[in-house]
Amino acid sequence: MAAQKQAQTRREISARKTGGVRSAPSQSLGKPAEKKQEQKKPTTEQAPYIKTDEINHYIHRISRVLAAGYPVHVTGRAGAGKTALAMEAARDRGRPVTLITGNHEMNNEDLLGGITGVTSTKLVDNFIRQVYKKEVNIKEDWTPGRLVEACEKGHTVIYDEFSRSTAETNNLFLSILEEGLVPLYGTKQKKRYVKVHPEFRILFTSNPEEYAGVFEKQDALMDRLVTMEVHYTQKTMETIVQKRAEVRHKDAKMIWSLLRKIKDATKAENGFVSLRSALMITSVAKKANIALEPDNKDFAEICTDILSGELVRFGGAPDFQQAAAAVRKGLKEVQGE
Ligand SMILES: Nc1ncnc2c1ncn2[C@@H]1O[C@H](COP(=O)(O)OP(=O)(O)OP(=O)(O)O)[C@@H](O)[C@H]1O
Repeated sequence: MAAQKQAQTRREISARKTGGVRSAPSQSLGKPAEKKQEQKKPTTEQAPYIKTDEINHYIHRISRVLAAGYPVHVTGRAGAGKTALAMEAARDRGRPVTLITGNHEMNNEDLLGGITGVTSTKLVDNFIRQVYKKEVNIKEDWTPGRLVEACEKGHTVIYDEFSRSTAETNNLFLSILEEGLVPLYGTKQKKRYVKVHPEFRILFTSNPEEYAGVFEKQDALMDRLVTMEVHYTQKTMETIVQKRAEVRHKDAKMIWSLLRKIKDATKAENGFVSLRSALMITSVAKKANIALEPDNKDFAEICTDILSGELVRFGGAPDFQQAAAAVRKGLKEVQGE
């Protein structure tokens, strides 16, 4: 009877506690503020990716190097279209694509995985009411990082803005590229490394003109990459804006002319003339049903809103007031064209 009661009162409590011992590895591997967000979506899921002969040729050159097993480093100024191009070349391989965004806080745990919590199993024996025995078994829960999965399963990885990560973090890629192994150091795993799948490929992107947050790129890593610069011709830039925003060619031309005129007049850095700004202006105007006319008051306001901050950022104006004046001047100049 006593034994029966003992059996009845014996309880096993399993409790899964998350977020316990160490922080969960980032899902997006993005900047800290973005850590909980979904990974950056490929461009074609948000909007069509426009291909011209020039873009197809870039993709062809990148694919040729990747096919031979070498990593490609796509470089170019801000908003040149590096990430979108790398995404498209990666997708062309027909393998799953994993995007990693570099930042100075990213560490090996983000890439390799970490302890995301503990599972504890508690055995409570309260046969005698006041005296009870408790056994607790704690097992750490391991979540592998996305780089490990990508290497194991042969994904195409895009390591965007890799130069923003520390040299220490980027050292990991040396072993992947050189030895074909992902070292699991510091991860408390029994396995010491994971073998890289033969279909694994990696594309790096970076912006050489970046002013802040860029760490010295390591020569050892750079030695192993085939670096290609993205610098589209004016024709390609106009076609991207025209087709993606579905505007007239004349309108796309006017936007580029406006950006260039403002840049030349203010001596802003090259990054000011970017695809991103051109696409923003056309998309906002289109969405608001505003004619893309430089003498249209609302269109002028959109240009001022979008370009003033950029002009300050790229050193073309000391403050927003002077930047707005430079944008208005640029709009006047393109009116007659
Ligand atoms: N061929 C294309 N078709 C359609 N949109 C494009 C194309 N190329 C680039 N874009 C768009 O232009 C914008 C800038 O491109 P992207 O983000 O690739 O530039 P980037 O060089 O990586 O910029 P950054 O250095 O600032 O990260 C994005 O909105 C992207 O979707």
